[in-house]
Amino acid sequence: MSELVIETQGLRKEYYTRRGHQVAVQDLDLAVPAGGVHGFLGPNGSGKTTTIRMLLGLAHATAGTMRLFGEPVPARLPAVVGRVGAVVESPKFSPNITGRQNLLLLSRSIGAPDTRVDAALDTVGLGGRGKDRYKGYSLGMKQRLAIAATLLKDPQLLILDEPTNGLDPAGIREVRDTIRGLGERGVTVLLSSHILVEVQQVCSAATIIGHGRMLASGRVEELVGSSTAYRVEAPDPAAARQVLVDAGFRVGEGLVVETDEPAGVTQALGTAGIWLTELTPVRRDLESVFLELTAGTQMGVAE
Ligand SMILES: Nc1ncnc2c1ncn2[C@@H]1O[C@H](COP(=O)(O)OP(=O)(O)OP(=O)(O)O)[C@@H](O)[C@H]1O
Repeated sequence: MSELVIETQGLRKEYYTRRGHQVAVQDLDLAVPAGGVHGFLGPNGSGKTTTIRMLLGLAHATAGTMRLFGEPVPARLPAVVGRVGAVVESPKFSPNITGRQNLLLLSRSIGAPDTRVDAALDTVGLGGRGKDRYKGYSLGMKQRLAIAATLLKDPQLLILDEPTNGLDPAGIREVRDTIRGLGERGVTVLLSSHILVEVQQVCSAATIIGHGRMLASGRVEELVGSSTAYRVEAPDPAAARQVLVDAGFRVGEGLVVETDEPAGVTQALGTAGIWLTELTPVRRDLESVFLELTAGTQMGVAE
C-alpha cells in the first residue's frame, strides 16, 4: 500500500455563529496517497476550505486527528511544512514589479536558491512572461504565478483550493495543464473544486464530500463505475429494437440497451440478420455520480 500523504480520522469542525452552531466538517476520514492529482470535490459550503485550513494549521479542529506525511498536525506541522505548498487565498504580489522579481523576493525571504525562480516559472508555463509586470498579467497568469510561488520550496505536496475560481476558459485550461504537469512530475496535488469536469479531466482519484461528510472516495474510474448500458446504431432501428426486446433485453430511448454483456446484443441482432453499425458504451460521468451523491446535502445549522 502506498504511503498516505494526507490522512484525517474523525475530523470535525464546528463554528459558533449567531444562528447557532454550524457543523462544517464531520467524521471526515480523508486518505490521500502519494503521487498524482487527488480531487477534493463537493458543492459550495460542503467543508472543503475548512478542511484545508485545518490541515494547514489555519483553523482548529473541534475533534479528530490529522496527519501530513505521517506526522500528526498541527503538533508537528513545523516539521513537515517545508514539504507542503498551498494556494488557499490569493497571495499578495506587488503589481509594479515583474512576476520574476516578485518570486525572487519570495525565494530570498524563505532562503531558497534564486535558480528555483526560473525553474518554477518554466513549470507553470510563465518562462517567457516572467519579465512582464505583474499588473499586466491575466487572471490565469496570476494564478499560475501563485502556484509558481509555492514551488519555490520544492514541495512534495501541493494543496490548491479552487484554483480556477473566477478564471475564463483559457485561464482554466492554463491552470489545469499546470496542475496536470505537476502531477506527472511526481508532486502529490490535492485539488479542491466544485467543477466536476475539472476533476474528471485532471485527477486520478477523488474524494467527494457533502454536508461536511465523506460521500465517496477512490480512483475516478472506480467512482464512475463500469458501463452497464450500450447505445446501438443499426440501419433499421425499429427492427433492431424489436429483435432486442424479443431477446429479453431492456431497451430504452435512443436504442440504449441495459446490459453488461454487449456480445449478447451483437449475437441477437446478427442472428436476426441485422448488422449493427455501432455499439457504444454509455458511461456515467463524474457529474452524474456527484449529483446522485450530493442530492439533498445542503449545509444546515445544527440543532
Ligand atoms: N469562519 C466561519 N464561521 C462560521 N461558519 C463558517 C466559517 N467558515 C465556513 N463556515 C461555514 O462552514 C461551511 C463549510 O464552508 P467551507 O468554506 O469550508 O465550504 P467549501 O466546500 O469550501 O465551500 P466553497 O466551495 O463555497 O468554497 C459553510 O456552511 C460555511 O458557511
